[in-house]
Amino acid sequence: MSNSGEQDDKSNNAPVVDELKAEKSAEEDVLREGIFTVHYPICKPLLCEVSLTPTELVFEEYDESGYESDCDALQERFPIEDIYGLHIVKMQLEEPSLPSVYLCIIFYTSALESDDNRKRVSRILEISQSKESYLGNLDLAKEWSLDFEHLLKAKFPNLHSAPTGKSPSSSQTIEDIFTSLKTSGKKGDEGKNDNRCTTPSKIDLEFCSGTFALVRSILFSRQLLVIVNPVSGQGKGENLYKEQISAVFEDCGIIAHVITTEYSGHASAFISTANLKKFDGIVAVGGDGLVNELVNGLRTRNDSQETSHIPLGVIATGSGNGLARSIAFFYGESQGYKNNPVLYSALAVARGCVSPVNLTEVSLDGKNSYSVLSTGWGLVSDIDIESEVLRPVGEVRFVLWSFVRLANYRRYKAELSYVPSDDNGHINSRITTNDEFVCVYSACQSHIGSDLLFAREAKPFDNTIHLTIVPGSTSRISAACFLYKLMTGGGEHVENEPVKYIKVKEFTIRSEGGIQGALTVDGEKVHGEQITVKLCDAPLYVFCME
Ligand SMILES: Nc1ncnc2c1ncn2[C@@H]1O[C@H](COP(=O)(O)OP(=O)(O)OP(=O)(O)O)[C@@H](O)[C@H]1O
Repeated sequence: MSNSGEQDDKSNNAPVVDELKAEKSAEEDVLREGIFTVHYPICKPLLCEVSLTPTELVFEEYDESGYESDCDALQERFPIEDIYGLHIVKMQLEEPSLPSVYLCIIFYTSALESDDNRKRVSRILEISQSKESYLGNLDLAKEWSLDFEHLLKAKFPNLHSAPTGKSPSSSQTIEDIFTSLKTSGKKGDEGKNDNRCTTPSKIDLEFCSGTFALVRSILFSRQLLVIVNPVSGQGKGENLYKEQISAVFEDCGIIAHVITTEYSGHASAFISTANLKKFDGIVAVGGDGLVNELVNGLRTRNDSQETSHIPLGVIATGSGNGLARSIAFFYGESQGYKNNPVLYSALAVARGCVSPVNLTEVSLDGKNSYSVLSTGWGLVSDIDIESEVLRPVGEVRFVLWSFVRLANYRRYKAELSYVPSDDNGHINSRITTNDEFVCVYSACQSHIGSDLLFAREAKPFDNTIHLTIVPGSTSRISAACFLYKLMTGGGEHVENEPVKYIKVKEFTIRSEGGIQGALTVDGEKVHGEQITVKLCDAPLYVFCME
């Protein structure tokens, strides 16, 4: 703040660096640079040279003598793709003589860490190059913001590819936002009558004990409908939302409308009639069961043609989280997900890229529904359902119950028929067998749980049902090997004789008098004599990292 005078002559529009620095800039392909006072959450503000390259934002402590900083000087480099929030903030008690504009940049990054864990880092650039004109400073903030926007858009081409043709992110561009800030009148009136102007948030509380107030969140700000399942996982869904996820959303400029479910089926009932017009996306804070409810609710609506295109976010607070894990696996972010599934999936929602994902249509004794992940019968489903009694221990319940189930080994009789497809998606003729089975399990995704790699070849939208058959001839030892490899391996469980792995377009299990053993759709138990699972033409659209 006190540096506004000095900075005037050093703005990015003016020749702020000496020849030496200009050379260095050219070498590093600097797109934009300037000298700013940078405010930090806890330490004192620092005068920094801030430069933007196509890949990084670099903060370098600036020596006012004009020479390059010594080697002890602070230097921080943040990858552009680690920017998740961009906000205009202002002084709460602004002195008229200081028409500064503050640009708050929020990163979720591992750039300052020695490990791969992403941490929240915020930096506030004080833009006071124009000594008298708030609007002049706003213009400069806009120039920087537009550069961030262009770089991020170039980096993430899926960002605006929602199939409705409507952007999944804000319908306003940064240009619109700055125009509205300028036309909103004199300094201090910014954002009035504007429903995207969020209330002062954590951002200002965190900086300098409430010295700053949020004016506008820009850059991919969205309105999301968030459905929280409080009993998901170990019953921590609601707390995780309040303590971690909401803070990430606030950082990223997301306006969340939160509904907490009160009973099983609530999410489905609510979403089947809710007014969804103003939302850019719907977020499930829970497991695959909650996603299943939301998809089924959305697809029973009268306007389902439109609503089935609304992107869905999946924040992994369930005990399985197969869908969230599969999406992360496909986009090569397995480690990021494993380090912190909740943070990773919240950031994927905030990033706002959209990926199509296969769904299946399930017909159970003639009653139709949709499955987002898996349909199973026998051993694996038995373990999933029966281990519910161990839910408080988390995902390890699957391992523990495997011992119980193997000690009491079961085979079930039914007719299984399926329509195989080859690697090019060509359909072969239907095969039908009437036999005993230990397990039949199918998924459209790679993972059926956070640590359960089921079909390593599976891609989110490969138009394939990946079917694994464990025939009745499988010995208890072989079944133990199958389970061990499923729970620990890289997908080798299907290489265990006589287990079969087949790509299919549809399959049916039928047993007169009722299918014995646990039959599950997305991990939830169902009952019936005949179940048919086939690929659904209209995919689901899910928020992802890129
Ligand atoms: N408030 C609630 N009370 C009781 N059950 C609920 C409530 N909200 C949702 N449910 C049900 O809880 C079940 C499990 O939910 P969810 O999938 O979110 O968590 P999970 O089972 O821990 O995760 P996963 O399915 O990934 O293993 C779903 O069938 C859902 O219908």
